[in-house]
Amino acid sequence: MGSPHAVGIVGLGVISGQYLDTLVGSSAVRITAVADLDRSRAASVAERIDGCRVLTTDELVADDDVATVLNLTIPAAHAEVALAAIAHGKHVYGEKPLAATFDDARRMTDAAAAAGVRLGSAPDTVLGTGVQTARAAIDRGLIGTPVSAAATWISGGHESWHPHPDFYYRTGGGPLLDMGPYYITSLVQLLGPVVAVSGAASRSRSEREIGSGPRAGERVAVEVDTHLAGILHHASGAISTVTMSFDGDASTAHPIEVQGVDGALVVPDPNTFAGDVLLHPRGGDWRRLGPSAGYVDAGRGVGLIDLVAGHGRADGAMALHALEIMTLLQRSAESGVREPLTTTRDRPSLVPLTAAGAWRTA
Ligand SMILES: NC(=O)C1=CN([C@@H]2O[C@H](COP(=O)(O)OP(=O)(O)OC[C@H]3O[C@@H](n4cnc5c(N)ncnc54)[C@H](OP(=O)(O)O)[C@@H]3O)[C@@H](O)[C@H]2O)C=CC1
Ligand SMILES: O=C1CO[C@H](CO)[C@@H](O)[C@@H]1O
Repeated sequence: MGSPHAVGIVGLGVISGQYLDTLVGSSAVRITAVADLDRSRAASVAERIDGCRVLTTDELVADDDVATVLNLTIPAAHAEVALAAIAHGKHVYGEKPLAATFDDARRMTDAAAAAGVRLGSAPDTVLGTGVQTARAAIDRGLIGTPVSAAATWISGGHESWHPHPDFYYRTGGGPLLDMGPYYITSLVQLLGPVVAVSGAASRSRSEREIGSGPRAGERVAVEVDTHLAGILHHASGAISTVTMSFDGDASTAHPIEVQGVDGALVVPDPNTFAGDVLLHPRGGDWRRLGPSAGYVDAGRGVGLIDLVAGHGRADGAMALHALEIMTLLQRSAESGVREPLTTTRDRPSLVPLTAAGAWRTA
């Protein structure tokens, strides 16, 4: 085991707590600095972590004791923060989507390649035992050749619980760019890269009302489509259908179902790391598959540990491919035309079943 990798975090909002839960207890990394537009937010985190300093974002991305910048800002700031870090020779791992637009994301992957630094991105939930066990089942031929998949995520919108939900209704948000990364990345993990997409989209309202927190009752303008249906053509010949919506209420649909010539598979919620994988072999009954692959008891940040360890299963190429799929679904919804992809990403290597004690000390 080498010395812990130095990580600086930019953005200490709602999701940062889950990352801190994973990373502060890991001997693979140490948090050396934090930064937020609201300095007091950064200070209250730093005081709980030994040796952690409060810096400005500009200071943090240039700091000698930061090797990787963990970018937990809102989508509109992902590219700016990442490009500044890359310009200082830092590795970057960030929240999803990779950037608010495909062009910005492309600038990030190009800059990282030119600088020779690693770029990674959420979702890393797909490296947990849920999606990885489902993938292992497909790889072992338990459903035969995969033919199709259906992915569904439907809610009434995050403004009911998030204290600052503005970004969910701006470029880089909407149900597709917000929740799509979990489902689209899973579909690429399960069925391989996508070569073309077709989409249809709608928007039910021009404003949303914040439901909780200090701004409860305030209205937020809706600048993006809030219901999206799409078709993904995989290079393998398999076809996936996706529904991502802030315009529903509740759903009993499985998060992801995969149909093959010899059976069917239910994949658990890809916004979580674990969950039941169900197999229906042709002519048999539904049965639960025990975990056979993936990081056990993982939490947000395991993708950063995987990147630092040199695997890079949640890398910039995967996130760029997922973002292009989503961007072109939206473009197809506007044009009515099937859109071919320009990017691809082979399936990363399967994560072997790895106990928490092992990946936390990688
Ligand atoms: N909330 C959730 O449950 C989840 C969120 N995510 C993703 O995580 C990311 C962050 O979401 P969330 O934590 O909810 O958002 P929040 O708005 O709660 O937090 C974002 C934080 O980043 C700060 N920030 C914004 N721009 C900069 C900048 N340029 N430099 C430094 N700090 C900056 C914000 O400061 P200020 O508020 O002062 O502007 C805020 O403190 C998003 O990409 C989201 O998609 C992923 C999984 C779950
Ligand atoms: O990425 C995300 C995962 O789940 C959350 C809701 O449960 C979202 O708010 C979020 O942006």
